[in-house]
Amino acid sequence: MPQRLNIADPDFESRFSALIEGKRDASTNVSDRVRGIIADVRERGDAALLELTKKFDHLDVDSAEALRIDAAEIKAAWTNTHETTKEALRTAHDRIRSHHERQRPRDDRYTDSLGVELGSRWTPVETVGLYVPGGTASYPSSVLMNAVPAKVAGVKRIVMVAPAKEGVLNPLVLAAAHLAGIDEIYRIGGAQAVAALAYGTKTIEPVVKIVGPGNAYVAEAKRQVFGRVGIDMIAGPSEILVIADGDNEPAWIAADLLSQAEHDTAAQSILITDDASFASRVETELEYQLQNLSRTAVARASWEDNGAVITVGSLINDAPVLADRIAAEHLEIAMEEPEAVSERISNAGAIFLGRYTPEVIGDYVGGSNHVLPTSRSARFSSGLSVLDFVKRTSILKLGPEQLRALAPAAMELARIESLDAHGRSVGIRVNLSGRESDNG
Ligand SMILES: NC(=O)c1ccc[n+]([C@@H]2O[C@H](COP(=O)([O-])OP(=O)(O)OC[C@H]3O[C@@H](n4cnc5c(N)ncnc54)[C@H](O)[C@@H]3O)[C@@H](O)[C@H]2O)c1
Ligand SMILES: N[C@H](CO)Cc1c[nH]c[nH+]1
Ligand SMILES: [Zn+2]
Repeated sequence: MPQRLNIADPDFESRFSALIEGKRDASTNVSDRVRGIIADVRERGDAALLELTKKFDHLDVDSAEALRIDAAEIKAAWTNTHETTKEALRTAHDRIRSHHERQRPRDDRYTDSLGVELGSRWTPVETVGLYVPGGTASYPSSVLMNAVPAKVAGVKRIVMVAPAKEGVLNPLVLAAAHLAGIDEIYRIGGAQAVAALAYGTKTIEPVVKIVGPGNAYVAEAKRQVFGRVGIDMIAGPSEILVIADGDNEPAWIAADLLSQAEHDTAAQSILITDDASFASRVETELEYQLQNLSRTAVARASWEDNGAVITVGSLINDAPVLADRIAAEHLEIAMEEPEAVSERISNAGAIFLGRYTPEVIGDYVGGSNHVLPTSRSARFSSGLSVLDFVKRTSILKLGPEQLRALAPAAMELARIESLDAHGRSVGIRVNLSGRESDNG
């Protein structure tokens, strides 16, 4: 059974802390396993990649070149897609693109009161690896969520990886890639795919940044290669927090909780409500709906092991405090006036307002990105956006006058840091010796 917590209970704090803290961090077991996989790919390259792909995805090919999907297969996947599905993919693609186009940052250049020119210039990351999950389900929508902002940002080389579970890659993943204009695709997944993207192998050129969601192994692998390459964020097993009053339809809220539970046994769904009898009706409804899912076992394990129902005295006062501590990937506020609660919350990957904005719309066609921070990382990071695919270079330009004006302060700072060449680099241009800026 999911946990039932009541904010008024004396043991609430300890149970709530246990629910949110640590429990969902990568276990030592996962970290060690991932470390071993990364070291293996680093050391043995393609040979390790082939072995690990056979072991974890049961795809047995005899050369690493065969892991790359050829252009004809990608095109055929799109051609063979049913028109209704094509239309849905196009709707999602176009809405994601128009939303992300608004995120493109602009170069900035100005001259300050001293006459110094300052600016910022944005350039795309040269090469990125997009991780598209596919271990237990396949995610054509995640192809679009990853690829569209990369394209909008102008990234030159975009490499996509997706595991081919039991050796088969869902053609709709390829169809979505075709729609988004991605042509370098490898059927590899897990920590071994992340390692191959970060360190490169004979067959796969390394990238400089890796983005995209995945299970605990993928999230941990991204964390471990960070520094060698950039990463977007920790986007691991899905999470949903629903804040709902008793005026909601229990079946709607139950479906919302299950929508994320069905992703992964490690997913987490939490309900906060001020109405205990509503909470019971949601639980009953959820039990009923659980029986009719194609992924019942996954959703049940997630709900029973990680799910929670929390009753509070006041939604407006108590829920925001708890929500900020949970820092959920997705936060749904199913209330008549959701903004009043929303404006009190700052830690959430994405917020869905009102009774008619199920989180699932954000997964597919809302236009915002569904690659979002999990495991409480919404306290310090944001969902995938065009900004993940660009970097900012600052620009400075001074003439002799400006350098003369700023030299004494610069040279003084060089002096207090005992960095003589720094001081000389400025002073030599304006005929000031380090001594002249010396107080003593
Ligand atoms: N946060 C987000 O934005 C977001 C978006 C979409 C999906 N998701 C999440 O992505 C995840 C998808 O998970 P998935 O498993 O279906 O696909 P996945 O592609 O993330 O993982 C599959 C890979 O995991 C590796 N793996 C599995 N068991 C292993 C083991 N015991 N040891 C070492 N490696 C192992 C294998 O290499 C396999 O290829 C789910 O957790 C889902 O909730 C998150
Ligand atoms: N809810 C997932 C992010 O946690 C994204 C997704 C893809 N397909 C369905 N849902
Ligand atoms: Zn989802």
